[in-house]
Amino acid sequence: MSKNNTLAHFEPVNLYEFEALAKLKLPKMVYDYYCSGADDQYTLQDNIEAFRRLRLIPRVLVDISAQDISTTILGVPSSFPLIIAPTAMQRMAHHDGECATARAAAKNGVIMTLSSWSTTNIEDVAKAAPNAPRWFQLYVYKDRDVTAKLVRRAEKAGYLAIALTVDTPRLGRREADIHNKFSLPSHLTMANFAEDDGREKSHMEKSSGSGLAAYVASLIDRSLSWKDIAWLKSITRLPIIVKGVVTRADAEIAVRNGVAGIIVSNHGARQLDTSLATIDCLEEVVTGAQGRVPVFVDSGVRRGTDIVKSLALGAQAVQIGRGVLWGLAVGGEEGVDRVLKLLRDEFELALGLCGCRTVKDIRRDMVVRLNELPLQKKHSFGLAQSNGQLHGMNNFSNHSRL
Ligand SMILES: Cc1cc2nc3c(=O)[nH]c(=O)nc-3n(C[C@H](O)[C@H](O)[C@H](O)COP(=O)(O)O)c2cc1C
Ligand SMILES: CC(C)CC(=O)C(=O)O
Repeated sequence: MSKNNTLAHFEPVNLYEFEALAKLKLPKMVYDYYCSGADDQYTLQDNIEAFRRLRLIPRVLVDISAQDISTTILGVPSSFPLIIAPTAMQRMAHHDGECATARAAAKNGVIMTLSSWSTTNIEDVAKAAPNAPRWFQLYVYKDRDVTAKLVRRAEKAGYLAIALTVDTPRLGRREADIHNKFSLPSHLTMANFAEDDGREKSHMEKSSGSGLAAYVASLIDRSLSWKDIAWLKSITRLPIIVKGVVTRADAEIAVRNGVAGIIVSNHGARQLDTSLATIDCLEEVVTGAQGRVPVFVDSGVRRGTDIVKSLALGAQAVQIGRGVLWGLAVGGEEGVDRVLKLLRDEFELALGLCGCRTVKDIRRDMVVRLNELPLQKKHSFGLAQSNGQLHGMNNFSNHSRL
């Protein structure tokens, strides 16, 4: 670690400590924007608590002397099952912003998703880590020419997939941003729109509340619907992954429309407050996807154990949003690198302690929801005592001796 950054003085050992350090470093308006959820932030809290309600059930005496935690995501090797989620305006966290994230992702062998609303443009991020796998997150503008141009640029710069965000036809109400009258600091721009940035930033600056809400309202196409997947497919050869699906019904429609993947996401609880935690929606979406496309999950992933749980419930990989921002704020590229290594080490440890050598060894019956424990809900689970042992009718039954 270099001497002149925060990491030299205090070594955070988990993502919560990274957040605490980031809070000390960042201007209040920026920290508030990054950490906030919508409205009363019930879902923000539940995204974390839902992971805690899930408990792991380890098997023992499995030889884990040679663990392999790597995986493949849409044909691309990944050092472990994690993808960096798109988060807007990363240069507010650190002057190297998206380039630092891209370099750390490349170093750690994981895919980075670049936000449409990055503060470094598509091409410069590609140049920062030229051979690394990257996805591009797309917001669809009312002006479809602007949208098509973005997609073409991503394709040309070597991005491997388009993550189409489908949960943001309007921006959720983040109350801290309203109080703070959030707007992008004047030395930064929405870098992908350099030529008309003056016009676009003015939407933020004129606002009396959250500049971002005004920005989204003025530019983003609220009429976006399933038929536009066909339009998007007509303008790009890149695979399209829908980000923000939380129901089985929508997963089925997504598959029928020929998407290449589905991200179960509630946008880090920043859109619809009181919606379900994503880890509680995951299995439904996996059912809807019918094994025809990979399913990913984000919102609330903070620990290696959360990754194990997500895979046990059918995800192929998780995405993380805020964790990367905290790393970036604390130590730029080095901070993101540290966050990724932390999560990788936690994941490897949790996997091994569950008795799994590889990600393929993860099974559904390794997780149970606390409220589904047979000992707590004896009667509703049809449990019977037999030969001194409990026999349940759900997945927990294999572990009745616990
Ligand atoms: C500060 C911030 C900015 C975000 N910007 C975008 C964005 O530009 N596009 C998008 O699709 N999602 C965006 N998201 C949502 C993330 O991609 C992701 O779904 C979410 O952060 C996952 O939850 P987590 O932060 O609990 O890991 C943003 C999230 C945060 C916290
Ligand atoms: C520019 C914003 C709309 C980016 C975003 O998705 C978010 O803040 O959650």
